[in-house]
Order: sequence, then structure tokens, then C-alpha cells
Amino acid sequence: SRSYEKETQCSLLPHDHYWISSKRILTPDGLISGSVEVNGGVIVSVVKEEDWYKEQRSRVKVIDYGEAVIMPGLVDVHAHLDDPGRSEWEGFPSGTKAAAAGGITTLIDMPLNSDPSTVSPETLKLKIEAAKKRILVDVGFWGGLVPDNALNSSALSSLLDAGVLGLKSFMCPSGINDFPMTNITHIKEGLSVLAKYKRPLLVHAEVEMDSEIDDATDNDPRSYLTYLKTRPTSWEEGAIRNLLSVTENTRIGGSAEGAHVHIVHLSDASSSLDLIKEAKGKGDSVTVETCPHYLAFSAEEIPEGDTRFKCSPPIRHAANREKLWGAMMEGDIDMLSSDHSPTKPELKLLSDGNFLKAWGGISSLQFVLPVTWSYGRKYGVTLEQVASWWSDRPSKLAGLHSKGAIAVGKHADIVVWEPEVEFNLDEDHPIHFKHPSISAYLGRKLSGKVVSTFVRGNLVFGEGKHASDACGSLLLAT
Ligand SMILES: NC(=O)NC(NC(N)=O)C(=O)[O-]
Ligand SMILES: [Zn+2]
Ligand SMILES: [Zn+2]
Repeated sequence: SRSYEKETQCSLLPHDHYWISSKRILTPDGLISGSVEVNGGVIVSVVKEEDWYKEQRSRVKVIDYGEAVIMPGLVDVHAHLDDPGRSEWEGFPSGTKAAAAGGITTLIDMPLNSDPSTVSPETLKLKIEAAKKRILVDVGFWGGLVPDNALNSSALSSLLDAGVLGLKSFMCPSGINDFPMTNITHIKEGLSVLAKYKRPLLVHAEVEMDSEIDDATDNDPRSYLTYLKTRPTSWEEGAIRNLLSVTENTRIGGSAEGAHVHIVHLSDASSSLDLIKEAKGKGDSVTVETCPHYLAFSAEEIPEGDTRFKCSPPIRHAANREKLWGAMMEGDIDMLSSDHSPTKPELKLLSDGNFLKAWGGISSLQFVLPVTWSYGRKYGVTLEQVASWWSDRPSKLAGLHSKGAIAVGKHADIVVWEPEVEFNLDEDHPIHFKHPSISAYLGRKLSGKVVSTFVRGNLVFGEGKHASDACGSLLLAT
């Protein structure tokens, strides 16, 4: 029939009702051997092997994944897909293809690096138009909190009413002209509006302060350490200290109860993290993420002129990376995000190697699961932790309560992967984001191969292939 045809193009699997089984299914109650029943895009049962009676399964298709891990799909709350306006940097089609190939089933797009930035109902509409029928995974949007709308509660309300899942602001220049930085008054006012909607504010927490080098001309711009000195930990610490001066309002009974502050891409695992822990201890509604590149790389190993590693805040020394891992394992850092922030290769200035002038941003979207796993193994990272950092916590941050777990009633957003399988990110490895050459992960050996990715029951990626139709859904807050 017609509808059958349509289904097969959204999914590599011509079934609406089926079971997937494996010896390792990660549920909220732990790892089980058993099966997951999917019907109409939703998980309708999760059954242990011993309870899975033959008659139950005989009627519908069963896909047996053997010992591969079945886990909730990843929810990436921080990615820049640069569409519309800078789709030569990335774009919804290539970005969501990379996401699907990496086991990411939901992606929340940042409001900047597209042109225009997403700061109003009109600009959100442009995003929605650009994404419609061009996304392989589910996509939601953060709106921008900028000086233009921050002190105007009806402007902010109209942006929130239009469906952004929350807001994002910068405490330092963003590098994007139509996305200026906010001060603490803007943030405070923004939180009071967000409180009514119970949606979060995500903050890029760095503040411009004196750099540790008096005269940049004395320093080699091809040396990573020169760049590192221009954005010392005091930038993060100063911004976070200032930010946390207004988060007490988010406590129960506070004037902005219901609002939440989420600090994006934390790099400094020392004083900045201590401040966050202290605020959480007092009951402020605060969470923090870091990104795989801060956990995988260290300043010491960044080659001269290799601007693929440039991002802000910067990747710091190995001792800081150890502390970040400690904070992950202790639960002091709540979750992970990619901060996939690509550009066109020309702007990375790879032949110049000038760290001070190159575009800042790491390209990683497709690799975050194997990177987290590969670099985390030495710290004893478990599958439960990976699912908490990448699915459970981020889905809650974004208010997406139908996502983030293999449980009855949730969307059938699922990644099937083989943690033990190693691969080299060499020229032969298919990479789906637009500009693989600017990724700092190229040439690495990783462990953890994505076998299949399901979005609302559609098999959107399997055996190295993508579904031919882009049937991801737009996630608009209501
Ligand atoms: N304009 C940007 O995308 N900036 C991004 N750049 C990074 N992280 O280097 C970011 O998230 O701050
Ligand atoms: Zn940022
Ligand atoms: Zn970012």
C-alpha cells in the first residue's frame, strides 16, 4: 500500500511493530538480557529473556542484536548546525546524518552561527522552515537571550510561546555579530520570565578579563599555549561567580523558582567547579555540562599550529582533564554535550596555524559516544553512566519527558552499539558531517561502534546506511 511505501523511506525497516532483543539492554533498572517491543514509534514493553514467551514474539518481526548494547539514543543539548544562513558550515541534512550515525536521536540546535540568530518568533520560524523534512533525527531549538530581548518580557514571552525549549546567552563576545553578550541584569530578567515557563537558561560562562600575556606580539600565535594564556581559568571563574550571584532566585520559594541555569561546556575543573558545587549545595537550580574534547585532549599534546583543537573555553592541561574526569565520576558534572561547532575549513586557517585568528569550535558530532567510552574506560566508566550523561540528564534539561530511557511509554529512540569494537578514524571511515578535515579526532583509534539508530521506531541508520527520507520531528515546547 501507499502508506507502507512511505514508511519504508523513513525507516530502513518495513515494520511498525517489532521486537529488538539483546543480551545487554540498558533499562532504568539496570542491564537486562531480553527484548524491547516497539509499536507505532513507542516502546510498548520491555521484557526479560526468561519472561519472554514464544507466543508473544511469534506474531511480529524480531531483530536479534546478540550481545550488542541496546541503550537510549543520545540527546545532544548543544550543537551548532548553522542552518539557515551558514549551511556551508554544516546544515540540518549533514548534521542530522552525522547525529544518526553516532547514535544521537535528539539534537537541540544552538541559536547562534546560523544567520540570522534565533532570537525572535520570526527567526525561529526560519529555523523551522530550514529544518522541516531535512532532519533524520528529532530536533529542538534553544532561543537566544540577547540585550535586545532580555529586558522586554513580552518579546521573550513571544519567543518562548513560539516553542524554543529554553534560552541561551553569552557572558563574553560570541564571535557572531547578531548575538551580542548579556550582562547580569539581562540574565536576571531573563530568568524571571523563564520561571513562568519552567524552562532553562544555558550560559556560555566566560568573562573577558586581563589575559596572562601582556603583549601578544611577544608570543607565537602558532603555539597553543599562547592561545591558552589568552583565556585563563579566571575567565570562567569570574563569569560563574557573577552568574551564581543571581541563581539563588531559582531556589524553592525564590522569585525565579521554576527557572534553571545550565552552564555549558565547563573546562575549568578547579575554582569554577567548586563554585557550582557550592551553589547546588545551597539549593540553587543549577546544572553543568562538559564536552568530550575536554575529556579526551590536553593542552600538552596539541601540536603547533593545529587549530582543529581551538575552542572556547580552551582545552586545558592534563591535570585539569584528570580533575574533570574525577568530577564526572563523582557526579559533580551532570552531563555531556558535543558543542559541535563547525565552520568552513578556510576559517580554521589550517595552513597558517594562527590560534589567535582561527575560528573556535570542535567538530565531533558523530563521535561523541565512542569518544566518551574510549577515553572513559581507564576511569571505569559504566554503561549506566554513559546513558545518564548522554540521555537521561539532557532529556530532562530540555524538558523532553518522552525521551531518554528504554522504558514503556517512551519514544523508541534507541542506539544499538558494540562497545568492544575498535575502529580507526582514518580516510576509510565514513564521516557524515560536512567538513571532516577540521575534526581534531581524525586519526584516532576509538572503541564503540554504532550498529543501528532508531528514532521513534524508525531505523534511521543501520549497517552503515541512512534511511532515504528525513522523517525526524521538530520538538517545539508547548
Ligand atoms: N560561536 C560559537 O559557536 N562559539 C562556540 N565556540 C566554541 N565553543 O569554541 C561556543 O559554543 O562558544
Ligand atoms: Zn559557548
Ligand atoms: Zn557552543
